[in-house]
Amino acid sequence: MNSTGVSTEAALSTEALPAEERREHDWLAAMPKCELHLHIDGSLQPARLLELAEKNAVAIPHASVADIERACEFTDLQSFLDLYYLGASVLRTEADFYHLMMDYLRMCRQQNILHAEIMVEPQTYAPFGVTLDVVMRGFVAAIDDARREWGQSVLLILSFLRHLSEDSALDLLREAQPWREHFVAIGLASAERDHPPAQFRRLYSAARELNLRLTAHAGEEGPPTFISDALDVLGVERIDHGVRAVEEASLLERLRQDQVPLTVCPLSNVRLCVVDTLQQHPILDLLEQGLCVTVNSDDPAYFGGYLNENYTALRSALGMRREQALALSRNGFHASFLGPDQRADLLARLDRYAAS
Ligand SMILES: Nc1ncnc2[nH]cnc12
Ligand SMILES: [Zn+2]
Repeated sequence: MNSTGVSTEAALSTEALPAEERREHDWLAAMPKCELHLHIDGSLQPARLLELAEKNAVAIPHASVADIERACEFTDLQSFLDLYYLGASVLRTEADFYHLMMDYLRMCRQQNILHAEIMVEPQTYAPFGVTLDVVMRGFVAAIDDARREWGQSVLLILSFLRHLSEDSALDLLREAQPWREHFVAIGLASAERDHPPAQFRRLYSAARELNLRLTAHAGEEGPPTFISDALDVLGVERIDHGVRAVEEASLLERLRQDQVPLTVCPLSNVRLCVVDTLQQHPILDLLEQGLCVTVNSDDPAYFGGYLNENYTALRSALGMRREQALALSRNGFHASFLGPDQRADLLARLDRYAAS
């Protein structure tokens, strides 16, 4: 059992549920979905992590899957990031990056995630001598295979680490130019406390010049002013997390008026103690107030579930109704960085599902 109150096994299986709940969970699982907030390193499953640590001779202080699962008792964002960066340190070769991406894309297929916008964080691997070319060759090969084999739709977000300097971010943005066509947007992640959006003003302005779309984590652990600064100083189009907006009525009203998408991650918020329990999560209240909220998994290997488990947990904890689930999924497609034709195509698939 984890701190969400949902064991990973139970979250992944509906067998123990009463028949009606099982039917609703199956309906949610089959619903066409979109994931906009997923750190690829956060999809590294413990078994794969251990296998890669051994293959690449990386010493880690965990000997078994159970050991890693025990380490997933987080008290805040930083306590999670310590394990997350340790996990990512075992990735070293092009094949490692291929398999990491392919494992997640297979999960997309299984969970009816028709479109995924995936954060890639090359600064994480650089201290181990892993080059951007190694990382990108592996990721792009997996995406090409998934697109060819089952038509998976994927866009990549070049995500920068805010605990590192803006100069280091600008260096990476320059280094990434040969891979420009593979990125739709930039993002900003890692430790939010003590790293306000304004520290990355030049980065966002350079990315805008390159016609990249803009998003950033804000209002996960940081205060509501980080959300308004991300909008006003960085010029982002959507906010990753943003749940601390509930503390500031005028900000909520602005987000509603301007229909700024929030990529909310319910299970993550419980695991990282952003909210105390899922029952207290504000996502459905925000939806009912007319905000453009979406459901996402953030780091599924560490937080007890992928996208379907986030949707079904909202059903179990908050009694989410079918029309609310459809509205959340629709918001996801609307808030995506897809072009209009592809977005319309995927929304039509969701509409057909709703009518079936
Ligand atoms: N929830 C999160 N917040 C900030 N940075 C992250 N990197 C991976 N997961 C994150
Ligand atoms: Zn995140």
